Amino acid sequence: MLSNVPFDQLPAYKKLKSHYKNISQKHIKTLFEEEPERAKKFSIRFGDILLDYSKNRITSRTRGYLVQLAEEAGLANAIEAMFTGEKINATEGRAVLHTALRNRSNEPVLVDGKDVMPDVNAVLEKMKDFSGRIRSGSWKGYSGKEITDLVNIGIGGSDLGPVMVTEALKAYGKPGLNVHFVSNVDGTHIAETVKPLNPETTLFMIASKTFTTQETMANAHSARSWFLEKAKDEQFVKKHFVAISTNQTEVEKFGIDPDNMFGFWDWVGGRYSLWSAIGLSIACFIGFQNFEQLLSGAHEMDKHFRTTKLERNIPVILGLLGVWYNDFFDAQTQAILPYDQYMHRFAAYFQQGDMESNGKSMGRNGKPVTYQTGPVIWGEPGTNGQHAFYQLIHQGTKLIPCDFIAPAISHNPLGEHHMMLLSNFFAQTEALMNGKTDEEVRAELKASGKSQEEIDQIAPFKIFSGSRPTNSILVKKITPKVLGSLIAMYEHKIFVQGIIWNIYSFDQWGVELGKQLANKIYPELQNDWPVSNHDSSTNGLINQYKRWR
Ligand SMILES: O=P(O)(O)OC[C@H]1O[C@@H](O)[C@H](O)[C@@H](O)[C@@H]1O
Repeated sequence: MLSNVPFDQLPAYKKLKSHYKNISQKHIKTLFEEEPERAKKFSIRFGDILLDYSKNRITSRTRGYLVQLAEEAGLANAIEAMFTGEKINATEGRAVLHTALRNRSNEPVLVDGKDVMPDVNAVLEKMKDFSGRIRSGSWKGYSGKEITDLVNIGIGGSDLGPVMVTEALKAYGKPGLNVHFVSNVDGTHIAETVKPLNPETTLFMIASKTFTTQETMANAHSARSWFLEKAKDEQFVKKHFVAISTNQTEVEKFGIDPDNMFGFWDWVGGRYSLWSAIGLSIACFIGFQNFEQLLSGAHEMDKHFRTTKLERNIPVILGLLGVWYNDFFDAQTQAILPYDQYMHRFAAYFQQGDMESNGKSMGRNGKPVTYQTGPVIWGEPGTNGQHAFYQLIHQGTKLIPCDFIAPAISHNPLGEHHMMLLSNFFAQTEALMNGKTDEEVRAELKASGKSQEEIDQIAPFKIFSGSRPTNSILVKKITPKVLGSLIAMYEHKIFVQGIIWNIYSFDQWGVELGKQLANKIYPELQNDWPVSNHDSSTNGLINQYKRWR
């Protein structure tokens, strides 16, 4: 059982409130002057990952209070409850066991008294066999040709993970084997994706936990029609369509051979499912061995999270820092900024991971929370972001805690590119911390030959307050293993915050209302009669649409 005490009633909350008053006026630069060895004190090394969180508005005392907060929130028990298959997703009555999917130790994990590992391993074996056949060319299409193009049709958790990972690990992709992703119900997505493809060499993976998601089913049916236009014979569907789902009945109804179905279980949340059969496109693209490395990296992070004391525990520290800014500094967003072009979907992936998990306002005690919960997650790769939105991070009125992520070794060491990229990575966190004082600005302007009048006019605009908090996550190289650890690190960070905020992180009821209303409106669009049963805005918009279409 998870505890259910509102976070603002925990004793450490009050301590942090008054501690905040002392520390909030202190510049991070001053903290470094007072403690020149901060970097050592506030960094954690984990294999090929180094987290340096010293450029934050914290002291050892802050960390102590934050750790106390985690203890009082019952974090240690909650972690055990998750790993041991307790039904901590109480509103759906389910266990939360994405960690079992990557449990390389193979130690039993029980759900309702049954070890899930044999089933997990059986699906992994099936994925190994299938991905091997696709990659070797022994899986043939209906006309005897090898598969060259895989199209994953899914949305949300059945899309974002595979998209992000296949992009992040593109350097490991098999030449000649292309992966495509169709998610949007906008017909443009499927139409543009299949346009250059040949049905003889294309295989569709219909990925849906429920196999009832409107977008995915619409796209799957359109894919089937596109395929049959050329293939003609329904019998060929089984060579070109596989399903990834927990719902065998619906899979069979669609006409996919159960032999071509890759299962998973209700204890895998959609946004935590890339480790399951949902990762089939990943396994095909980077090869099963690399997929296993991805799992291993995540498993290493799981062990770290489960066994390391809280003040040396990477996801715990990241989670607590997020709480510190979210609830004491009133920061509303959190930026994730990878200095790695391959990681360009990483922030988008964790938009779902974080915002669907912790975008809740009802406490586990059934009462609305009286404090802020999940932040808005956003970000783009550096250095692109620097030339777009960093202005606001440096000089805007909002406090935006940022995670900077970069690999020391590039997969494309082209001339000096990587050194240039990394000089920006290092410079940005330094600049955000130090800022630029009035004095420094004036000295600079003077040196550039400006008159006193010009200096007085322009100086105020060139001042940077600094003291803007960042975490630096420097990794050796983005390998499948390192990526696995990074993803698991953020997953657990989200978990830590959900526990502290006393909310349920593993349901997503907030997605339902829009779906229900769309289902109600859909039949109203199938005729040309004006509607009058909604509010005047919705009626007006629907009727204008009917006049224009
Ligand atoms: O995999 P399914 O069942 O098609 O669901 C896709 C997505 O559907 C959304 O409605 C859910 O909010 C997501 O969590 C989920 O990942």
